[in-house]
Amino acid sequence: MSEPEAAALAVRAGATVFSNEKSTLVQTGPRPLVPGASGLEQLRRTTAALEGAPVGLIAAGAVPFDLRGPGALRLGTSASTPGPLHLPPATRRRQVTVARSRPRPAPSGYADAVRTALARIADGEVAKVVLARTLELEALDDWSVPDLVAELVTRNPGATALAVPLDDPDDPRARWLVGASPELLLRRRGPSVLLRPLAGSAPRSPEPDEDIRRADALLASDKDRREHAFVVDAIVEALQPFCRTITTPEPELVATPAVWHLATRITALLTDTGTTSVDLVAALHPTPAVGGSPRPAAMRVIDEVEGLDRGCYAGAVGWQDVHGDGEWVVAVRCAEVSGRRLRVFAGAGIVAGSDPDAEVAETAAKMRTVLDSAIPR
Ligand SMILES: C=C(O[C@@H]1C=C(C(=O)O)C=C[C@H]1O)C(=O)O
Repeated sequence: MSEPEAAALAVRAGATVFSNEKSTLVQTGPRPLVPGASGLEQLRRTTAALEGAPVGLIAAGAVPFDLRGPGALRLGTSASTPGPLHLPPATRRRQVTVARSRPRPAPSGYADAVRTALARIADGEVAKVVLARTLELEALDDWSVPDLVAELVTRNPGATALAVPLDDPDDPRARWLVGASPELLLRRRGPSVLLRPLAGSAPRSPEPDEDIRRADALLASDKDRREHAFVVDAIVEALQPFCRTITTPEPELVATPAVWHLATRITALLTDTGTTSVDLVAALHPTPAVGGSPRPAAMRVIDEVEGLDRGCYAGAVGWQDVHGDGEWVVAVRCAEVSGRRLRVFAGAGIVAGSDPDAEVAETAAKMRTVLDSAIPR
């Protein structure tokens, strides 16, 4: 059996998977949890849990948006193959039928929440806050996690497609986090660290001239550049204690099939190579790309205004190996799946000058990433 065939088989059998255009990483087997009652504790104990372990053992999974909540980082054997995951289309099941679809809150309720956030920004309590909403789909049959992730891989070549068990992966009722994240929180390889935060977004248009017009407008938008700068500034501040050089070029445009983003490709060199990928995740997460600025005020506003339990949505998902190297993406363009239920999440950054209706449209565009894979048109 070839390596890609083995990876496909592992995914069908319920592996944890991260797939991007360069490689596919699967984690298989019993996968016990990294010890720790919270996501933060799991991050703090990951490096020690891997110490002395055979090469090939990794910690992989998700930590929640709010690191005080329970994490889903698991220890297990990994295998990496070059190139994206390939599940032969012929092995994919027929499409599931959606019986019910329920937005929570309703789009008008979300627009109201954005207005509340704008009032709190105007009061000076917070400068940026990211508010999310959900769409809950109930299908007639169980969703297939492998089929979802295969479709996400095919449709989002520039992203990291992922499937991570939030409960015991051997439990057929387990909740899984699936998605295609375009946002690299960090990659650590030896002393080199690469980050590519996204913030400031515009929905794509199917009409090419309009699509380019929206991209140009995003790049020139003062509101979106401010929204983006909160993220880069917070990342640089969090990296400083760990790094001897940090390079931050000007923001550039990146596109997913659904959305334009402002992105900054930040590179840094660690001062001490004992700093592992999870040390950096614990220091950086949640960035203002998914939380806000200043962080404590933003967390309070989200808690009071959003009305959702984000769980691992807007968390950090990824893996670390026995050398302390690892790669973590921000859990956006994601959904929680269990049985017949699929809960799609999307959020948007609110700053002074944000328009509530535009934020409804932006979150709807972000939801398309998962929806187009769940319910191919
Ligand atoms: C919060 C999400 O995305 C984040 C918010 C963005 C923004 O507000 O412009 C852009 C990319 C992500 O960092 C999401 O997709 O749910």
